[in-house]
Amino acid sequence: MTPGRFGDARRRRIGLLGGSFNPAHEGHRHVARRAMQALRLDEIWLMVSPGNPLKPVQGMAPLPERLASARRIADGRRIIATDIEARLGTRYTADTLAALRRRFRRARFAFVIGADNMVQLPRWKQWRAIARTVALGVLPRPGWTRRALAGRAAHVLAHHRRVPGGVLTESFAPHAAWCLVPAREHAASATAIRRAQAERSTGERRGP
Ligand SMILES: Nc1ncnc2c1ncn2[C@@H]1O[C@H](COP(=O)(O)OP(=O)(O)OP(=O)(O)O)[C@@H](O)[C@H]1O
Ligand SMILES: O=C(O)c1ccc[n+]([C@@H]2O[C@H](COP(=O)([O-])O)[C@@H](O)[C@H]2O)c1
Repeated sequence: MTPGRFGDARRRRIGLLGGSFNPAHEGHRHVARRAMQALRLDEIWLMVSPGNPLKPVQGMAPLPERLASARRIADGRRIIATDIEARLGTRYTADTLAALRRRFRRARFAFVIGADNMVQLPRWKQWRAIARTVALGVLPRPGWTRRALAGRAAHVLAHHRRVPGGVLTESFAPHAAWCLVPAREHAASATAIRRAQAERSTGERRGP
C-alpha cells in the first residue's frame, strides 16, 4: 500500500518519518507509534529517502531494498512505507513538503525526527522555512536528547515549542509549532546494525 491511495486526504493528520532506513529497525517502529499517539496522527508515512543529501552514497543500500525493509516494520494501515520522494523527484525536505502540499491540499503534515536530526537541522536546506511551515515532532534518542534541547535549532525555535497534543491540532500561524514527543529512548540504530552485519560477514570469511 502507498500513500497514493490517500490522494483525497481530508484534513487528515499525517506524520512524515523521513529517513534512510538503511535498514529499518525497531527504533523506527517505536518512533512511529509514539509520534502517532502523542501528535494524534491519523497515519504516519515511513518516507524512504532516495538519498539523504547529507549522507554519503557509499554504503547506502538501493532504494527498493530500503523500502522493502521499511515495509517489514509498517502495518500497511496507519504506518505506511513509501518511496513517494523518489516519485515526486525530491530529496530535500523543503522541496518534498512543497510537493506534498500541492498534491495533498487538505492534509495536515507533521515532520517527525529523532533528536540527532534536531541537532543537524540547521544544516538542512531552508531549515527555518521548514520549521516555520511544518509541525515538528522530535523523539528522544540515546546520547542526543539533551544536545538537541540545548542546540541551535531548539534555541532559535524556543518560542514555538508546545505540548505534543496541540502542535498539529491547533493553528499556530504564522509559525508552526514543535515539541519533544514523550517517549523512552530507544537504542536501535541502523549504523549499529550495519556494523554488526559487517562483523558477522568478516567472521564468516575468516572461518572457524
Ligand atoms: N532509535 C531511535 N530513536 C529516535 N529516533 C530515531 C531512532 N532511530 C531512528 N530515528 C530517527 O528516525 C529517522 C530516520 O532514521 P534513519 O533511517 O536514518 O535511521 P538511523 O538509525 O538514524 O540510521 P543511521 O544510523 O544510518 O544514521 C531520523 O529522524 C532518526 O533520527
Ligand atoms: O533537506 C535537507 O537538507 C535534509 C538534510 C538531511 C536530512 N534530511 C531529511 O531528514 C530525514 C532523516 O534522514 P536520515 O538519513 O537521518 O534518516 C530524511 O527525510 C532526509 O531526507 C533533509
